[in-house]
Amino acid sequence: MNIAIVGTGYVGLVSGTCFAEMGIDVTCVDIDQHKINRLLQGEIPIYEPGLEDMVKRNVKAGRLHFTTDLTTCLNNVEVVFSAVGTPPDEDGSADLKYVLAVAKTFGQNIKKYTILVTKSTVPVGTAKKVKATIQEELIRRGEEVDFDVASNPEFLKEGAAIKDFMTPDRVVVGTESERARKIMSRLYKPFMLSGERMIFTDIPSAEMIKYAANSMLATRISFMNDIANLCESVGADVNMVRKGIGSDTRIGKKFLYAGCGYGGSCFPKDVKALIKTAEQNGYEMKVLKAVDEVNEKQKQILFEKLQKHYHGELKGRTVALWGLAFKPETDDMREAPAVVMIDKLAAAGCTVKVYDPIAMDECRRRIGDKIIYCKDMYDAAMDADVLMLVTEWKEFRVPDWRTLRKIMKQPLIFDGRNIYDREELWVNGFGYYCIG
Ligand SMILES: NC(=O)C1=CN([C@@H]2O[C@H](COP(=O)(O)OP(=O)(O)OC[C@H]3O[C@@H](n4cnc5c(N)ncnc54)[C@H](O)[C@@H]3O)[C@@H](O)[C@H]2O)C=CC1
Ligand SMILES: O=C(O)[C@H]1O[C@H](OP(=O)(O)OP(=O)(O)OC[C@H]2O[C@@H](n3ccc(=O)[nH]c3=O)[C@H](O)[C@@H]2O)[C@H](O)[C@@H](O)[C@@H]1O
Repeated sequence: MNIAIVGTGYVGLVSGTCFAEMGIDVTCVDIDQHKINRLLQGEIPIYEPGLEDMVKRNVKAGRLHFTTDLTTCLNNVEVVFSAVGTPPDEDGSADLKYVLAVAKTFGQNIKKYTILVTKSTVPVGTAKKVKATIQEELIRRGEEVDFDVASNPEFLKEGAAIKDFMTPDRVVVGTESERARKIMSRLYKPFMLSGERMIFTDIPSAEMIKYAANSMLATRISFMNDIANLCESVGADVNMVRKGIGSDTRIGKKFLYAGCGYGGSCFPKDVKALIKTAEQNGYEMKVLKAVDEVNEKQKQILFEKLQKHYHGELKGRTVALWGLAFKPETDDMREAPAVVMIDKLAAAGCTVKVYDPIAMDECRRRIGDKIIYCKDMYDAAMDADVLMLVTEWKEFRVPDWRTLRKIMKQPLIFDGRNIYDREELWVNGFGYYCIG
């Protein structure tokens, strides 16, 4: 089976490579010539554990190809996945220009029955627009070519993307066509241990499932952050509360970790986009508005704690930040809490020293030289008044407290992900703040 994946970002490159791993012939297409050149030279433009080896293996086997030319490869494929970006527009709604551009090229060039599957996260109603765009192009060409559209939202997490794609909890496909349904079943069969994990729905429901899933997860996090902040006021410990509620099987243990806010390319944008979709349909998503508001505040919480500790006297302090990526095991800094922290600290006149195992180049690209990039975690902590843990990379979990105590100007730690043990820190002579 031959397929094309348009957009070779976190979703497109991972999906394409995983399909190739299952023996499918995959052409990955991107308009970014530089990205495609790098891929052709064997360089992986993003950091995702395990991806590089898998890409190389499948390229070598002749099953994974890279090109900027969607037009030509359309002749040879049965299915085209669109995994291009859907960044937020100024008003928070999803910008569909890339998705519709792919639909246009598809409509201008297909010669035989092909399915266009939208994998990008898109608001309800997008498939209709995609279909209309293709039909318009076919009318313009004066030709009739059979095609179908389908919605196949992606649920992978960055940092665990390959495992999530290879062994998905479920695969959701929205389609109105029996023919498309059969082809999609064949395509995903190798990923199904039992047939139950493939869920077929109508198209609007598939589009909505994606936003509802991300919004539910974001809600759990903001809820726990709210609880954590209250725990501080009433003398409760949010970690104990998390264990206490998470052991109720109706609630479950996952995604209950309080911290300095959720970031990434998806939760913030998808929550905002769903609020917007509701607004456009005359409905107010009150819960989600609060989820978003709590998160915006939560990203500032470490800064507020620091300000309180120093009674507002932050000018001239040196602050070490451990972790820049929005979560461990990725180089992605989109909407990362570290970005908010750096802006606030710099505006308050602090010197900011940073270290992240993977995201240093990405940070340089985004933030430039207003901060000091350090060669390792201890270099960042050297002469710092305070150390802030923003991303819980494994290597930060068991630091050498004695060394840290020696090299820091003051032994003070703000733990934005609650990974350290309060008593251990006190025994080692550190001042310690966490979340909740
Ligand atoms: N990053 C993630 O973990 C997840 C993202 N998603 C969704 O998947 C979509 C893609 O996300 P990412 O992979 O993170 O985006 P990304 O920004 O990493 O990659 C998008 C790629 O599409 C390319 N592109 C844009 N227009 C194009 C066109 N007309 N033809 C060919 N290529 C084009 C861009 O050059 C870029 O390389 C978004 O809708 C996102 O919400 C869904 C699940 C997980
Ligand atoms: O649509 C998407 O792009 C993806 O968004 C999230 O995946 P991702 O953003 O890669 O990462 P998560 O592991 O979900 O973490 C998101 C943010 O929430 C934070 N988080 C997560 C879990 C938790 O308990 N507490 C918490 O603060 C993380 O630190 C991170 O900043 C979803 O988990 C994926 O299912 C979805 O496909």
